[in-house]
Amino acid sequence: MSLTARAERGAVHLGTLAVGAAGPAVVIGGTGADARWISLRDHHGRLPAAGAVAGVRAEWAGPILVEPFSSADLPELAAAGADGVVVGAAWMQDFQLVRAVARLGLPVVVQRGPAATLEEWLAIADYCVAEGNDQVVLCETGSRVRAGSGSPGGPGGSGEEPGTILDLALMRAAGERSGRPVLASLGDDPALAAAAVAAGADGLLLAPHAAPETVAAAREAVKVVGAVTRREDPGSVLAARGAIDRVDAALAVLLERRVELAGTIQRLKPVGGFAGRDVDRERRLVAEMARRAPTLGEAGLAPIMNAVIEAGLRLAEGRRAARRD
Ligand SMILES: C=C(O[C@@H]1C=C(C(=O)O)C=C[C@H]1O)C(=O)O
Repeated sequence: MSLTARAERGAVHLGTLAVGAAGPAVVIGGTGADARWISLRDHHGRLPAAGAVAGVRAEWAGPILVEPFSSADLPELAAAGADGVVVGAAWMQDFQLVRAVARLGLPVVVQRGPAATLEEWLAIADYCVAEGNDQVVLCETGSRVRAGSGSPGGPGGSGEEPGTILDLALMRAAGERSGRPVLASLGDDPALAAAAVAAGADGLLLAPHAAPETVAAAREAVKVVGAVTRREDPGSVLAARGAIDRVDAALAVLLERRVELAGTIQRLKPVGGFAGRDVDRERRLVAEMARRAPTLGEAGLAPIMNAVIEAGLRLAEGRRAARRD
């Protein structure tokens, strides 16, 4: 599916947080994320739903999702102010539970069971629609693999126990086939955050108590990779500024890298700095860039790249002077 077609997909609103369509990719997980979630399954049903939601609500005003332990938790969830329900991977084919969850009317995040096929996974979304609930997000949590071959920090993967391998191709296919937002579940390990966003994830689901560093690393990947791979279509000044901030974050990463590389060249060239300026090379790189930036074109790019190149040369000369002192 092309980027344009993706932009036509519908977003699902988890409280105030829009997931999918033409918005930014989101992070759901621990402190610092765009949304928090609680797994009552992790507590084996011993944690009352209402108290769990109230506990997070006391410190977090944003969206809260809850993974119920059983259908007994459901009546409390809506009343407690949950913004969405997670159908855990282990529960995916409990059709009664799925139906009951869908009937709550809250958005539903359907995790793929570890052995479920794409068809079986998408069928669960259809169950929700059949109950009158179209607010469905699909979440890839990984397939079970034999001992030792899973992702160590990934969901359920210890590296020794049977682990899980995140199937990003399946996640992407689920998004394309259904037109629904898709999430990738990364547990406590942000290593695949960039890959997941590049593969089309509309968001990342981290462990409910993911470390702040994990959340920060996932947010950074979402921002920088999303700026390059997602075409956003903001509808307000605030949203457009958010999108520009993400592009600027990616630009900053690349400018920093470029200035280092240009500095390396100054040390390697026989004549470095402004004295070794190569106008032909500069013209050629601007022409090459214009192929990817046709709106700016060579005329628009030339002064920008001149400023970038001169900033690099000034820095390189400053460093060379400092080395001589
Ligand atoms: C980096 C070089 O030195 C200078 C800086 C350039 C740049 O920043 O891209 C390009 C050409 C030169 O004027 C180079 O020769 O490639």
